[in-house]
Amino acid sequence: MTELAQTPIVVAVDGPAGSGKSSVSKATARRLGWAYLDTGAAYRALSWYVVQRRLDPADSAAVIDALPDFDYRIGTDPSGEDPANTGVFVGDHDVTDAIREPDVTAVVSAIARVPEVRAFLTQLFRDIVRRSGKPGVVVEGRDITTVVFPDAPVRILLTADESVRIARRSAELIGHSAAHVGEALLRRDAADSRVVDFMNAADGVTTVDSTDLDFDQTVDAVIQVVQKETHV
Ligand SMILES: Nc1ncnc2c1ncn2[C@@H]1O[C@H](COP(=O)(O)OP(=O)(O)O)[C@@H](O)[C@H]1O
Ligand SMILES: Nc1ccn([C@@H]2O[C@H](COP(=O)(O)OP(=O)(O)O)[C@@H](O)[C@H]2O)c(=O)n1
Repeated sequence: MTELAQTPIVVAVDGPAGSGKSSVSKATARRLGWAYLDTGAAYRALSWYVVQRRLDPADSAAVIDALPDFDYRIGTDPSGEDPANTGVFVGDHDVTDAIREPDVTAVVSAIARVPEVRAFLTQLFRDIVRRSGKPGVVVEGRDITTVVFPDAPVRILLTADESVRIARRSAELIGHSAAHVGEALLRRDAADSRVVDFMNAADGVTTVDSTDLDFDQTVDAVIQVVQKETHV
């Protein structure tokens, strides 16, 4: 990764689980030739690490003690064409798939509510963006428009109705009942909402509601906001 003299343009995207943040942000970055940063992956990877070390995810002090040894790396190439810049790693472990497993998903909110964890990862995200080597970065998560990059030139809240979000996530998790997936998604959103408000657009944030849009239409809607705000 090279460091550009200029800070990249940041497109900040927040929203609830299953609204399309990861997939839509990645496709947007690919179309623009920019980098893409999935911040939820870091919260998930830290959760994986805590479980792996047999720590109690509810023990904030133990989680904070683990932070200095958390050796995290994530690729920011949305095209997948640069193998050296794709995937999610903790040390030598490729955790790209493991962090999506329901056992990791179940503990991530407990880890994400620890303020020291949030401060540590926020700093990490700003460093990754600064070193992306691209003119712009699409960054998605829960607190990107409000905490991580509140001054970003483009700030979007990507939403979709609850039933649509559950149906999308259920379609991804083969072998898990829709009722169970729905219940877990709503429980996680409720827990996460106590830490960050990602259900209501903050001042200056544009809402893109994908309930009645297909995937390509949603990417088009996001690109339109980017073009309007940055003239790229
Ligand atoms: N507008 C859309 N229409 C249909 N499916 C979508 C749309 N946006 C996203 N998806 C699909 O919904 C699923 C969840 O999207 P994802 O990007 O993982 O959401 P999030 O990162 O917000 O949890 C993915 O399988 C994705 O391809
Ligand atoms: N910027 C962020 C991103 C994720 N998270 C946490 O990380 C978890 C996983 O994020 P994610 O983006 O992978 O979740 P999905 O919405 O894709 O299911 C969330 O449930 C939050 O607890 C956060 O607190 N702040």
